[in-house]
Amino acid sequence: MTLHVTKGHGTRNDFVLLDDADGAVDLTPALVRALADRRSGVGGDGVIRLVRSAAADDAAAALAEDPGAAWFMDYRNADGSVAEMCGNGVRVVAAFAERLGVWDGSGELVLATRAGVRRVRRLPSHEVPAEDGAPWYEVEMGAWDLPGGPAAVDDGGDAQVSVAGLEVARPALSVDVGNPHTVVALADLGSLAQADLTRAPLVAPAPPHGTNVELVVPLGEGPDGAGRLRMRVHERGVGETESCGTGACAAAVAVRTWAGAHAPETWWVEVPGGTVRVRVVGGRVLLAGPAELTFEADVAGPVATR
Ligand SMILES: N[C@H](CCC[C@H](N)C(=O)O)C(=O)O
Repeated sequence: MTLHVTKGHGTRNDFVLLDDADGAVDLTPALVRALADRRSGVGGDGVIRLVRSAAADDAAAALAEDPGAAWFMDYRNADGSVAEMCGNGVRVVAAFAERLGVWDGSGELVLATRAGVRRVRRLPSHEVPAEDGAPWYEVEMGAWDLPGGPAAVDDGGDAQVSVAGLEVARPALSVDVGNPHTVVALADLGSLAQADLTRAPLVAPAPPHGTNVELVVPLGEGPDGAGRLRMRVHERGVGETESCGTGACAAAVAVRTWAGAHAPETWWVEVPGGTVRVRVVGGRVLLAGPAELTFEADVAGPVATR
């Protein structure tokens, strides 16, 4: 089989992208793992297939929400598992859609995902905060929720997280932003650096569908009045990644919840792969950040052994 693959990343959360307009590629978990493998494959934190929604069974709910969601983002984690949503991935898909000519970069790209419809706009250059030249996109990431409810807010959390190499004193807060997250605050940047994320943190009670774990250190408010925080993440189905868009949203929601009613609406979230901007507007969250396409190639594989 020959596939035309494109590599792209958002703050170094990287993906193997497949242009599969008519839904012809049978993207099995085994093929995802083979493509995502950083030694024997192309390499990526995830694999994303861009399909016409009309050719994607899992797009039905989003299409019912907005018939204009003509394209479906089929996101898969590197281990082959399916996830509902990928915040960095949506931005990279927007850049991919521009390259493919399915979107001209103006107005909004309305994408169907397993978590519903996501709307993306390209930021005009004067709004792009970074100087590295990569285009920035803002995604309307939809509603956020605290599955632990008001009790979790009162108690500061609804879960306990244990991380190798670290004493975690505080409770963790479960946050849903279309996919599940567990956010825990650490005492300082030294602890953040010390955490061993080569193994999945243990979360109790165990979330029924797994979870993405964010370790965060709030850094106060900057001169622009926005909040700042730094985080590392262990992603469900992947492991530690250099960035997680939905994780940045969950982290901002959690830190804002802990900080109380007067906390900023806007948060700069520093991740190992760069910085993204999260805006928590009432019960909804928006994510802005860069997206870059780096390579593309036709790959034939798996190669038959002689
Ligand atoms: N591992 C996540 C999906 C990818 C999320 C992350 N790459 C992002 O940018 O949001 C999960 O299983 O829910």
